[in-house]
Amino acid sequence: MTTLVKINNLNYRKNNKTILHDVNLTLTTGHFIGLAGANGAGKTTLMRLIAGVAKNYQGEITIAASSDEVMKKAAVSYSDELLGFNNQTSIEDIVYFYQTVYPDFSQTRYQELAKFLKLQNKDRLAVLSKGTKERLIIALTLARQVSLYLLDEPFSGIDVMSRKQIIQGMLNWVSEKATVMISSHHLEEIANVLDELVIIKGQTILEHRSTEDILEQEHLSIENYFESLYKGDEDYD
Ligand SMILES: Nc1ncnc2c1ncn2[C@@H]1O[C@H](COP(=O)(O)OP(=O)(O)OP(=O)(O)O)[C@@H](O)[C@H]1O
Repeated sequence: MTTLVKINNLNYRKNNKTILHDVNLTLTTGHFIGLAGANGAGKTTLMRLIAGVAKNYQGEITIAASSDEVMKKAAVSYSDELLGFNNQTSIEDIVYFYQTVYPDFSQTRYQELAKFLKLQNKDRLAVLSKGTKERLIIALTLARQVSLYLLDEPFSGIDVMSRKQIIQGMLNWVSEKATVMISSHHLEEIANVLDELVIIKGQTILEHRSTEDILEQEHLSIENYFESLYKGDEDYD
């Protein structure tokens, strides 16, 4: 196991508000990691910071021992919301853009993913349902060949049956050496593929633990363990 992400004493403020405080986290290669927390806990912010999209933080974030922003972007594939594209842009145009911008984008892997996720090349963003747009984002994110994949709430609009298939499929699509971090409000659905769980609460990392350890030591499902840590909190329903 090699260290892939190292975060030391990270503090992040936005508009005079502390979003993340004194975050320390080490992630190693070859793991599936769940990122959990209540609404507004800071999951998206943490992913944006690791991906190099959010800037102006205090502390240190290194990916594969590098803190260089260009190197970080080359090592991390982050599920982008596709906000920069006009509604009339077709899927094939977006794929072409990804191919041009990311030298690690695999056209072969994208075609496999697109087939599995039932994406139609000619469809324009305007006609895509929420679930189909999420499928496209998953395909684009996983078609890159990188060390770290960050998937932020990738399945919220996808029906339960398809979610299960996609979650299992992910194990085949990414290299064994890569690490995948997924944030989700449906922990029970991803629990069986997770090696580790990271929980954000109180603007920092409350827990970072292996799922095996949770199951053996706590005798609780991953979902119930997460809920037990938030029990009694007004900010979690
Ligand atoms: N531009 C901003 N200015 C000020 N506060 C912000 C800004 N963007 C996000 N926040 C705040 O940062 C906190 C963390 O937000 P973030 O989106 O990272 O949470 P999250 O855990 O991903 O939430 P959710 O589960 O609802 O997606 C929230 O309290 C949010 O209101």
